[in-house]
Amino acid sequence: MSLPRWRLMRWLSGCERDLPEEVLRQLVDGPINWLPIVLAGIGSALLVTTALALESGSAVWVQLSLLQCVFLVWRLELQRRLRHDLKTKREARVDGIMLHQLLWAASLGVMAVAGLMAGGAAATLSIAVMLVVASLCPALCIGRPRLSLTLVLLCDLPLKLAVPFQSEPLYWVFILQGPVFWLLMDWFSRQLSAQTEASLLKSYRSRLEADYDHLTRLYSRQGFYRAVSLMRRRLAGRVPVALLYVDLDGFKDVNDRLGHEEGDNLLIQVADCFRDVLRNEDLVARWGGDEFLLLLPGADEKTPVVIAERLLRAIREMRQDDTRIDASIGISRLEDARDLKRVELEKLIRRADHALYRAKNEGKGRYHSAFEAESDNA
Ligand SMILES: Nc1nc2c(ncn2[C@@H]2O[C@H](COP(=O)(O)OP(=O)(O)OP(=O)(O)O)[C@@H](O)[C@H]2O)c(=O)[nH]1
Repeated sequence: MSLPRWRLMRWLSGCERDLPEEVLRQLVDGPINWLPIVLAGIGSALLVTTALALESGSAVWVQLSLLQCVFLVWRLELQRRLRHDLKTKREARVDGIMLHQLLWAASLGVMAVAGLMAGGAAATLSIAVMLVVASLCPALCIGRPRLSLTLVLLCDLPLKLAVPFQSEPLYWVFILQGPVFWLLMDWFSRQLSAQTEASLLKSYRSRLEADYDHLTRLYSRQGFYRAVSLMRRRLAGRVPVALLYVDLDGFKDVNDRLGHEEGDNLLIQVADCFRDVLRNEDLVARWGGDEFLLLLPGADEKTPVVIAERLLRAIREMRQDDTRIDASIGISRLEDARDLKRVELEKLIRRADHALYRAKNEGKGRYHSAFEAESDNA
């Protein structure tokens, strides 16, 4: 589910909070959007209003019952569009669903007022349904306390405003209970939200930690597999892809001569060099000590060779003092990146690894393409 775009919905969802977008998206995609819960709520209101319409024959209850039917059909249509958008665009907007939630909550407020005016069983049933929904708002809107309080107020405020017009002396209880109920619901919602936010942030950070190499901030193996899978699922059509398996030559010598710290600095420089040479959509991972994988989506047959030459030049320019550093590169290609499921990706990596082995055997400081019979010397 994507973040809301309308200003009001963004404010109600707290989108200005200093949280990663991934965490905000998880909070926006909370239980209040889950269809079975929504159907249970609308179903209860529909049942009560229909039963009261049949029993009393009153036009008010008939209209309120029809209104619930409209909310049911509207929500089912939103669900159909949501599924369609998720399938075709991999994204679905939440604004329409939020508008539905706000208006439905207001309809429960109106239903409770109608019940209060009618008295007897109508009051008991309609106020009970409204109060159950209002009490569930903090849990349903977990992570979105503003939305929760707004829904509580839309459900409950009309009833509280109607109470003073009743002749019962008990109305003071209603008037005093209102603010206490709203404040408690708001407090409950903020507590739940703070806990949820903290645990989502924690799992987000630990995943980030596992997905990136701590030294170079390139992808780790796990992060690379995850990023490739995400890329593959976002592809709309056929796109070729190239993989470059880069292994530094003589890196052990750098460590031995200049020390491990200088070796680390050199690895960081190599990572920066990849970032300079490659495009944003290319995926780069540190595969092992001085080994790197570079995945280039959209690369035609010539591109990986051009990139390999550029990389070899840039890495050679990094040589410091009399310490020689160079690299060997193995290249493999696949015609359709949509085929890059885990097994295919591993095959592609193996092919690039074999090509790298050839480049090393042929004297290092060069690239070799797995899709070409002849070795290419840079
Ligand atoms: N500084 C540093 N060194 C590392 C790190 N991880 C692995 N290494 C070292 O990197 C070296 C990699 O070994 P090799 O690939 O055999 O070394 P090489 O000299 O590049 O050998 P060739 O690839 O055959 O040219 C080993 O000496 C590891 O100890 C690291 O995070 N930092």
